[in-house]
Amino acid sequence: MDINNVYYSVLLLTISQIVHTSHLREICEKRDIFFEPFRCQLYELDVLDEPVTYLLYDVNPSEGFNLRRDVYIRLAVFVEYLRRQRGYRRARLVLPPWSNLVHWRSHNIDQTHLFWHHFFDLRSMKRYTNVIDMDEFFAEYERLHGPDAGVTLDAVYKLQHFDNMFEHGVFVDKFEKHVCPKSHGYDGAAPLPYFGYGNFTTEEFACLHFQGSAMLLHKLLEEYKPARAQHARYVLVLNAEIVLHDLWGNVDYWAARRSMRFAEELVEVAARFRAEFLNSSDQQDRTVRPARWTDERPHRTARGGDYLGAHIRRADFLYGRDKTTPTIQSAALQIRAKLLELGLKTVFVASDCSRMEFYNLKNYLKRFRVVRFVPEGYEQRHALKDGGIAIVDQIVCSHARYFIGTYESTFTYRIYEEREIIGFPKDLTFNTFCKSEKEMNCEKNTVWPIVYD
Ligand SMILES: C[C@@H]1O[C@H](OP(=O)(O)OP(=O)(O)OC[C@H]2O[C@@H](n3cnc4c(=O)[nH]c(N)nc43)[C@H](O)[C@@H]2O)[C@@H](O)[C@H](O)[C@@H]1O
Repeated sequence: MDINNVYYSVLLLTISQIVHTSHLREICEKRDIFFEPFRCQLYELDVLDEPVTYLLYDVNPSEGFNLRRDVYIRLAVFVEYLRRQRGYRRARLVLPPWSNLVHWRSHNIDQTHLFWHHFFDLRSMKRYTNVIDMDEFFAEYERLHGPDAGVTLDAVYKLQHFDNMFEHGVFVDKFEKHVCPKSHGYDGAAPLPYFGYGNFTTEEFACLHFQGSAMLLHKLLEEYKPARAQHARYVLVLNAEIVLHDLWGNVDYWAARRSMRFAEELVEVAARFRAEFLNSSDQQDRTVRPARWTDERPHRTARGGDYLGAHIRRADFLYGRDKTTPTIQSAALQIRAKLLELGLKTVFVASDCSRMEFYNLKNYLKRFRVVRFVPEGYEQRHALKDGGIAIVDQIVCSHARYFIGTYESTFTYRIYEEREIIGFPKDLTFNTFCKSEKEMNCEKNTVWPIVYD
């Protein structure tokens, strides 16, 4: 055998071992070891050889903002896992814009195609994994394919539950293609009706029965991998709410969740409101957070402002969940009892209630201050949008001394989580309104405490 061939084989073998050390990515990102330059350069070259996988997704249109945030976490944790797998180390998650959600009722303002950076601190989210807003995606697509090119996806997978999720009494992770029902089909003639842009088309549109966690998407991507090598692969998963968490409430969940900090402008609006109407500030309330979520450490020393925070979910909950949703009078009596017990005089109310319901609530709580966030005028409402107003409500509830929320509302769950991150004692957070003030032992929301590495 030619000595050069032996030399090259040994070199390649050595390189591949160096490059595939399991924690090399972390090492190279931190750049904190002395042999880093050589190994990391090889690693980067090896990664650059892989295609960029753009994972786009969307959620059933009827789902609300906070359920969508939960779906995001499932996919962010998945993409972070995927980026450690060979062939996917350049995977990126593309965030679906927010457009006219069913719960957004301000029809006199434009609420279409709102990017995530309108509501969230994207820089903070990117410290968890590689996520990009849709405008960034368009810019990248244009860079790769030239201007004016419509977006051609490689595949769209529309997910649907299996009819029988428990075959022989067991739930196993699986997926299978099936013929798309007429209402779901896509004949390829017109642009795809997703995201409302009119410039998306696809090479393939498949309907899939799917059950299992986000990790099953890795198998799906592998099984339907294109035969020919590509520089970039574009995959859209529809009805991504069907994909389950791998492990809900574990360290990965909380890391992704902590990275989802709100946009600075919204935090400022909430801070001004707290200062002006609730005499509340982070220093005083012991709710100061490190500038980066990655520097957060476990503690339960937050005190919160001198007010009680209440999330009272109304609207569709009055119909769909009438057995667990209290009347306004009963909610008021439960708030009153707690205010007296805690010696507080003020309640901040976050709610999707009508003006009349709020008026009634105030009347039932005459001896107390009942405060609610209302934008200063049309301009501020226009800038914040309904989603921003809801976030200000959540931030203010997250800084209250004590919080009570609505049974089985993801809006409430996200406030619980925010308070866990801020560091409140659990008993000041995980509280739920009962259907009636006379019920002491009604069913409560589950307690999912924060966990750190
Ligand atoms: C019954 C189910 O309920 C699920 O809702 P649930 O988990 O409470 O929570 P979300 O998924 O956030 O949907 C409820 C939406 O209603 C508005 N909303 C609710 N409470 C408040 C509040 O206190 N303040 C403000 N400003 N807005 C509020 C807001 O737009 C919010 O995103 C939905 O996701 C499902 O689609 C379905 O409707």
